[in-house]
Amino acid sequence: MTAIQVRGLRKGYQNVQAVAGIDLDIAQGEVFALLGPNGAGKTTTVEILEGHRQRDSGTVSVLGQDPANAGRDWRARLGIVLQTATDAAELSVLETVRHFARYYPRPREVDDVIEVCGLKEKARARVKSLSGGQRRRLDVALGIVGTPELVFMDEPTTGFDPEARRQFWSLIQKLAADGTTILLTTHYLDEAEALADRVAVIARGEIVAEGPPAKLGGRSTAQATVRWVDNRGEQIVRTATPTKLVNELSAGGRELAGLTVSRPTLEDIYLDLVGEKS
Ligand SMILES: Nc1ncnc2c1ncn2[C@@H]1O[C@H](COP(=O)(O)OP(=O)(O)OP(=O)(O)O)[C@@H](O)[C@H]1O
Repeated sequence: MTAIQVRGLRKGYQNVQAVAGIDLDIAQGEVFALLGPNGAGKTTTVEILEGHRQRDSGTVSVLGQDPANAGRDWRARLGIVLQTATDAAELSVLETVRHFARYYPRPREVDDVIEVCGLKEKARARVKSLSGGQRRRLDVALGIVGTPELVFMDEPTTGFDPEARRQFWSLIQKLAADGTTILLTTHYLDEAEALADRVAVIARGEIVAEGPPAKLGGRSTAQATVRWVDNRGEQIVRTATPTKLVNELSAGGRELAGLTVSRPTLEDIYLDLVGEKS
């Protein structure tokens, strides 16, 4: 089943066409990442899907309804992790999560949410005493406490230390394994690669490429780069048949100094795609 379907979505501000005709199909249970440079139109797109922003034109269906006029029941099926951190408050982490849980008809167990978001040690701490990364974890906790079918996350791991990011990734993987659909925006390509079933790259309000991270922009069929060092210096050859080349070079069991075989990384492909458009 389709969780999100978008056709011809457009949204302009005074003098910017922020979203310039986007189509998207995201299946139920899929983890989908929107990538793109600052100002590409990711947040605008996500906010329209959340029902927080009006579109100029196009059709949008999110969990079977148009966000522009969907009601409270629909909203209770969504989880939203906003880009801005939760307001500093006098309440403790536990009280805050408990408070938000009351808004939902089917909340998760509050202690479980706190634990899975890595906030157990901080459960009784005041929100205003948390570090930036811990505040972000609280945002994530509030986004999932309602047992959402679909979670929107705008740059969820900005400000996380490397260990917290890994913990967050395993949280997303758990949610996805339970069938939750996740749409996230991120500037971390390793995050997209680790988490997303599919990614879309947005530049200047348009999708310039879409697909599984391993295949994006012809990545899986791109030529490999073989590098080694011989008495003439560093050698670099691009080839579709790297195994054959390495076999020939190492004929007779000759050891090749500095040998590497590489294919374009997601970052290489991304920079190519985004560079073309900017
Ligand atoms: N409320 C607004 N009023 C006017 N222009 C806006 C508004 N919100 C966004 N824009 C403009 O629309 C364009 C797209 O912005 P958007 O926030 O959707 O980008 P983004 O891809 O989420 O960027 P980032 O990675 O920096 O979060 C930008 O040029 C931005 O300046």
